Amino acid sequence: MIIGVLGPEGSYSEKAAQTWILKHRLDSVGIQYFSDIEDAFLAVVQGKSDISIVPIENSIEGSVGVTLDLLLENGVEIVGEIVVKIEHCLLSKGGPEKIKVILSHPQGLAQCRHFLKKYFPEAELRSTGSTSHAARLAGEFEEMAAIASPEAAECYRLKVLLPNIQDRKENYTRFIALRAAGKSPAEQVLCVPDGETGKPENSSHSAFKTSIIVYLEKDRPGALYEILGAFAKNKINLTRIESRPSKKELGDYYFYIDFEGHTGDVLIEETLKDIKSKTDTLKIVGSYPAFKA
Ligand SMILES: O=C(O)C(=O)C[C@]1(C(=O)O)C=C[C@@H](O)C=C1
Repeated sequence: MIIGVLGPEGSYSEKAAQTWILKHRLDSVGIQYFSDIEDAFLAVVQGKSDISIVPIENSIEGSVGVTLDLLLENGVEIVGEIVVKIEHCLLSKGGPEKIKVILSHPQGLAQCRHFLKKYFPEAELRSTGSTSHAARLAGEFEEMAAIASPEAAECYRLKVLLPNIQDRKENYTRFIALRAAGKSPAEQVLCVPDGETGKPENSSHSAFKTSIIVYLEKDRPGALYEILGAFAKNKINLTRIESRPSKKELGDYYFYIDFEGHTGDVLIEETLKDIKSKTDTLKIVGSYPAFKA
């Protein structure tokens, strides 16, 4: 089995993949690294990976827009989620006095904005494809430092000048595991929640999440309220709601909604039917076990 992630080695995406491998006790797995999130995502559509694991949201910086857009545009299914604690470090080959440029993935730079402004106001900030890409570059140039993980420091033989530099102590990124839509049920083993061997119907609602994308027919008063009302009526707990520009015109949005429960459950099916009758587009992106640490 091949798992596609954002590389190079030492990225947080790789950490998410390692967590996935451990949780599912998978063996004979190879990790394939891609240079950006889009390529890692599309690998599963193009048959270059069996599963792709990509970031979707961070507790400080919010959504990863490219992942949301690709979910809408491609035939994929979310089969799981992984939450990784993010502890950014300032890494470099030399001492702090040499630092002129600080590199990281845009998410890494954004999650450390206050730190950078306070301690390195003169440094040039440069975006890289990933935090581990930043670390690899910092290993080549003394005047460059990287914002990346302790694992990346080890990987590229860098010094940890400062640990835990993100603006909030608690910093988490949620990743999703994807496969190409319509894969065989033989692979359903990837969808069984931790510690459970039964079918989804036997599990409690909160053990599973379902992700959908909706597009409202037209902008009218109460349209979103009606969708949310369908969940409220059936006492279904929403875990996330996010809007994303439709890119058709300003002020026009897709809504990304995650809620507790699994498709196939009578109440969930009823709710989805109700929502379908009220929307122009309803895309079910997956029902999968909620992450448990
Ligand atoms: O750059 C990495 O190491 C990644 O895996 C990407 C990514 C992201 O895009 O959110 C993952 C976790 C951190 O939030 C920072 C960057």
